[in-house]
Amino acid sequence: MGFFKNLFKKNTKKNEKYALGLHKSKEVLGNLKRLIEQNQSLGEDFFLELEDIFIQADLGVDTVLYFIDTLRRKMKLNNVTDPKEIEEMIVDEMFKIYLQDEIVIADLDYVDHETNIYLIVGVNGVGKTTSIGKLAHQLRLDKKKVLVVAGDTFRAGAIEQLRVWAERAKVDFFAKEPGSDPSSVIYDALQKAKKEHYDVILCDTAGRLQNKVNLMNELDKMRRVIEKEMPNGLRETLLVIDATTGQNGLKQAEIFKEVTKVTGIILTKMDGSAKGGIVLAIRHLYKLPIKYIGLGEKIDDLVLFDIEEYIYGLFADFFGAE
Ligand SMILES: Nc1nc2c(ncn2[C@@H]2O[C@H](COP(=O)(O)OP(=O)(O)OP(=O)(O)O)[C@@H](O)[C@H]2O)c(=O)[nH]1
Repeated sequence: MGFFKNLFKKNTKKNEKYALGLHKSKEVLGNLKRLIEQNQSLGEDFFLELEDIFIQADLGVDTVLYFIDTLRRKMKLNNVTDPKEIEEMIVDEMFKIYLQDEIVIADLDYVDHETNIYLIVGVNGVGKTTSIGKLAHQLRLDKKKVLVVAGDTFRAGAIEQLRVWAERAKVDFFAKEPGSDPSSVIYDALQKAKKEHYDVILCDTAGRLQNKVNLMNELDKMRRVIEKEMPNGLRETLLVIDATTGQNGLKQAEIFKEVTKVTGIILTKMDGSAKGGIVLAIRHLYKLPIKYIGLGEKIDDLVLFDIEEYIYGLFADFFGAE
């Protein structure tokens, strides 16, 4: 329904970070242009190659099959025989898979003059600490009073690493000794927030999936403490996923959705990944919105997700030259 035309005709300034950060995914999707240019007809071979490119971009098998099936149906319906026309269909369909006829809001749920609590969940090593630091930095620049809370008490190293990021972001930090009960950490942090009127609490959590029941209990207990101390204060539970892990990341989304009420995704390391299609797979399979994407290791390398910027960043070099 004209997403393609709007995207490439609109004369708005695009965010260069997207295009730069998505360079690896762009290389894979650049093959689409070659495929389209080299094929005279839309036969079986064309679709097999198209499938292959989508799989390489890590859309995931289910989403790829759905995507290809939809394209085939629409082409039949509209009597499309020229591969050139399919560029537009691919871009439009990407928008549709992401939007699912909804208004998808990337901005964090935030209420003025209240303490807004965000729980950050995800397995170790995906970039949780870094993302909390980057987010704290952005919120502080946005004039919010931010408290970073070390809710992953399992490793002393994790607490220290988070402290370093909080310092870097120039926001306050709250931790108890390693081994403390995470729900007692959040309880004490909430008492501090009540006295000192924080706008935002960013709380790290443990990410050990080896014991799903323990993790579920731990996160449940933290939620109950929040519910009791600051009813409705918990605005979001954000799951951090490392884009370079592709299908593994999708599996993590599935498991975390089972153990807690995830409201959105922070997708890290997009700059080092050719698997940009994971954005669509996460929406298609789990209906979760992407809130932020990580496009580098520096403190300002986290950007609010924008599906237009994202698709433009992926395709402008190939499809935008009209
Ligand atoms: N290129 C790139 N690297 C990132 C991004 N986000 C995080 N990283 C790197 O990923 C590595 C792991 O990040 P951490 O934030 O320590 O991950 P974590 O999930 O907190 O890991 P644990 O502390 O082990 O639980 C670090 O080297 C980060 O610099 C990103 O968006 N892009």
